[in-house]
Amino acid sequence: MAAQIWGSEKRARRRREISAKIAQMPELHDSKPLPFMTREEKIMESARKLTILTEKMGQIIDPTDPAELYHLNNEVLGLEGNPMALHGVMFIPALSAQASDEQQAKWLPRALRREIIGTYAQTELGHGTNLQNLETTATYDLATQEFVLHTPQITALKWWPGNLGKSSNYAVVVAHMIIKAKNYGPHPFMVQLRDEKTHEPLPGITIGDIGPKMAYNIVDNGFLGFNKYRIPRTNLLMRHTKVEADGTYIKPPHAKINYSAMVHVRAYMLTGQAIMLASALNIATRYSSVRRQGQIDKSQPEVKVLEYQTQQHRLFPSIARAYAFQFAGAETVKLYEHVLKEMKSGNVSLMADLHALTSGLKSVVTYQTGEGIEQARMACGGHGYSMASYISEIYGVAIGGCTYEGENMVMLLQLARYLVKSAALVKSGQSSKLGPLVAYLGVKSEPTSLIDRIPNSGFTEYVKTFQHVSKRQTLKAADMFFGLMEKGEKREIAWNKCSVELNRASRLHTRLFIVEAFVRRVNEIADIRIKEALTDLLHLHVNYELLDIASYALEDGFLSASQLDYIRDQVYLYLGKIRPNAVSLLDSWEFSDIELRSVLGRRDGNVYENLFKWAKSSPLNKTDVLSSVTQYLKPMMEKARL
Ligand SMILES: CCCCC/C=C\C/C=C\C/C=C\C/C=C\C/C=C\CCCCC(=O)SCCNC(=O)CCNC(=O)[C@H](O)C(C)(C)COP(=O)(O)OP(=O)(O)OC[C@H]1O[C@@H](n2cnc3c(N)ncnc32)[C@H](O)[C@@H]1OP(=O)(O)O
Ligand SMILES: Cc1cc2nc3c(=O)[nH]c(=O)nc-3n(C[C@H](O)[C@H](O)[C@H](O)COP(=O)(O)OP(=O)(O)OC[C@H]3O[C@@H](n4cnc5c(N)ncnc54)[C@H](O)[C@@H]3O)c2cc1C
Repeated sequence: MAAQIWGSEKRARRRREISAKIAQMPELHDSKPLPFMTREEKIMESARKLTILTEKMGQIIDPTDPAELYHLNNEVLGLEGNPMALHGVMFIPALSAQASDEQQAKWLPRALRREIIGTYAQTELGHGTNLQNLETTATYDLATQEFVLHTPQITALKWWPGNLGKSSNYAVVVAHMIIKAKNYGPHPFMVQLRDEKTHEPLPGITIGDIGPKMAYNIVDNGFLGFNKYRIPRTNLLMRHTKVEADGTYIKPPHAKINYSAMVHVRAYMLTGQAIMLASALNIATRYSSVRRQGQIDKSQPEVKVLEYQTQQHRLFPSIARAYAFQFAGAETVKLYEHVLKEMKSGNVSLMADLHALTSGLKSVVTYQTGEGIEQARMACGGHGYSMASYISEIYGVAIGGCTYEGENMVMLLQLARYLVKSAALVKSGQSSKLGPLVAYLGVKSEPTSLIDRIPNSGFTEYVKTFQHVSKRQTLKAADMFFGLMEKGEKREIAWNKCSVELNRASRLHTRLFIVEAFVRRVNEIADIRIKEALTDLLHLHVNYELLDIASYALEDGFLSASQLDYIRDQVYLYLGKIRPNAVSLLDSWEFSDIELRSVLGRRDGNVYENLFKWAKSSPLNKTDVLSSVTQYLKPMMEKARL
C-alpha cells in the first residue's frame, strides 16, 4: 500500500531508509517538544537543524529529488516551516521557470549551494488577490539602465512573503514595470535585500517580520519597502519577457506566463495537503483504537471508541479523501511538469487547462483537508484539544492553504471562467472543441441515474452521476450569467451576481476530477489485496461524496429518494467493511513518530503514560510555585483573607 501512496516500491523503500537514517541522528531530532518552545526558540532550533542538513543532506537523501527533499523536510524540520521554506518552494522554482539561461547560470548555482537565501515577494499590505493593483513600481531609468523600485505608500509594502522578514537576503519581487511612462503590469525582478556579509538591510530597504500567525510560526513572514532602490536592468527575469537597453519591451508568449511560480505551488501543495490530512487521521485513528469509553453492549467491557459508527463516519470518509487527494495530486504534478517543459520550449497552449485544474483542486482539497483535520481533532475528545495531539498545529498549517497561493473563492472563480467558456462551446454546438477535462459537458446523459439499477456496473454509474450534476450546474450557472448579460447587465456585474452558482459549478467539476483520479488509480492496481482494500475505500468515497452533493441530483429527479437510501446504506456498509483496515490504511503512509510529533498518535499506542510524561515536562512544572502566584495571586488571596 505504501508503494501505491508514494508512487512506487522504490519510493516507499527510500522513505523508510531515510526515516531510519534520521532516527539514528539525534542532532536532527527536536531537542524538546515544539509546543513547549517560544517562537524564537523554534526558529533557532529550525536554523540549527537546517545547517546540519546542508552539511549532511547528501548522506541522507538525493538532494535533486523533490520527493526525498520533501520527506526529509517533514521529518526533520516539520510542518511549521523553516527559515528557508520559501527558498525551495518558490524562489528556486521562480528562477528556474522565469530567469533566462544566462541569469540562471548566475543565480541558480548560488541558490542551490545555499550561498544566498531567497523568497518570493508579491503580496502587499493593500493587495494580494488583485495583482493588477499591486502598487510597488519598477521604473526604468534609460540613462543608467536600471530599474528603480519604489513603495509609494504604506499599502504598497510587501506583506506576507515567507522568510522575507529575517532570513532571506534576496527575493524575486513582483512590481509594476514602467518604461517611458507606460505601465506594462506586474513583472518579477531579482532583488538583493541584505548585505551578503553583514546580513544588514541594504540602504533604501525597509524590512522586518509581520508578527505571530495562526500557525507556520517558524516562518518569518515579512514586510518590505523600497525607497527608490536601484537594480540593474538585467535583474528583470527575462526568460519570457525582455527589456532592451533602449527600453524596448518584448512581450512574453502568454500574458500570464510569469505566474508560473504560483501554479507550481498550487500543483505541488495537493499531495502536501493529503499528507497533513493523513497525519491527523493517523493520530486520531490510532488513538481511537486505544481509547476505551462506554459500552455498545452493556454486558461487554468498554469498547474502543473506533467501534462507534459515529466515530467511523467522522474519520473514514476523510481517509478516503486523503488517498483521493494523494492520487489526484500525483496526476497534477505530472501534468504540471509536462506543461512546464512545454512552456520552456515556447508551447503555452496547455497553460489555461492547467491553471483551471490547479485552481479548482487547490480550493477543494485545502477546504476538505481543513474539515477532515478538524474532525480528527474532535474525534480525540479532550486530548485532541491538547497540543500533545499536535493536530491543532497540523490544522493551522493546512488551513493556511485555503488562503495562500490564491484565496479559495477567487481560485474557484478562475476555474469558473474556464467552465463558462466551455459551456459557451456546448451551447454553440462546438462540443468537439472541448478539452479532455471538460469533454463530458458535451455528452448527453441518461434521463436518470442507473446507480443500483445495473448489477456489477463498478463505478461507471457513479462517475456518470457526478458528471451529470457537474454538467447541469455548469450549464445552469452559465445560463444565468449569459441571461443577465442579454438583459443588459455589464459583464462584471453579471459575473458577480452569479458567482455563488459559478463556484458551485467549480466545486462539482473538481470533485468529479478527484473521483475520476481515484477510479483511474484503482483500475491500474494489479495486486488483488491492495485493490480490494482500495476498492472498499473508493466505494465509501463515491457514496459519501454523492450523498454530500445529493441535492443537485435530486432537484431534477436524476436520483430518486430510493436511490438515495441505497447510497446511504452503502456508506454504512463500507464504514463497517473498512473498520478492520482503518489503522493499517493510515499506518501504510509510514509516518514515523519523529514526523508525527504527537503523543496521542504514537505507533506503540502507549498514550496515557506518555501524556503524563509530556505534561510533567511543561516549563510551567519546573517549579511548584510560579512567580505569577507569588507576585499577584498570593497577595490577592492574603488581602482578601484580612
Ligand atoms: C525546504 C525544502 C522543501 C522542498 C520542497 C520540495 C518540493 C515541494 C514543492 C512545493 C510545495 C509543496 C507544499 C507547500 C508547502 C508549503 C507552502 C508554504 C507557503 C506557501 C507560500 C505561499 C506563497 C504565496 O502565497 S505567493 C502569492 C500568491 N498570490 C496569489 O496566488 C494571487 C492570486 N491572484 C492571481 O493569481 C491573479 O490575480 C488572478 C486572480 C488569477 C487574476 O489575475 P489577473 O492578472 O488580474 O487576471 P486578468 O483578469 O487580467 O486575466 C485573467 C485571465 O488570465 C488567466 N490566468 C490567470 N492566471 C493564469 C495562470 N497562472 N495561467 C494561465 N492563465 C491564467 C485567467 O484564466 C483568465 O483567462 P481568461 O480571460 O478567462 O481567458
Ligand atoms: C501562510 C501564508 C503564507 C503566505 N506566503 C506568501 C509568500 O510567500 N509570498 C507572497 O507574495 N504572499 C504570500 N502570502 C499572501 C497570500 O498569497 C495572500 O494572502 C492570498 O493570495 C490572498 O490575498 P489577500 O490577502 O489579498 O486576500 P483578499 O483578496 O483581500 O481576500 C479577502 C476576501 O475577499 C474575497 N475576494 C477578493 N477578491 C475577490 C474577487 N475578485 N471575487 C470574489 N471575492 C474576492 C476573498 O475571497 C476573501 O474572502 C501568504 C499568505 C499566508 C496566509
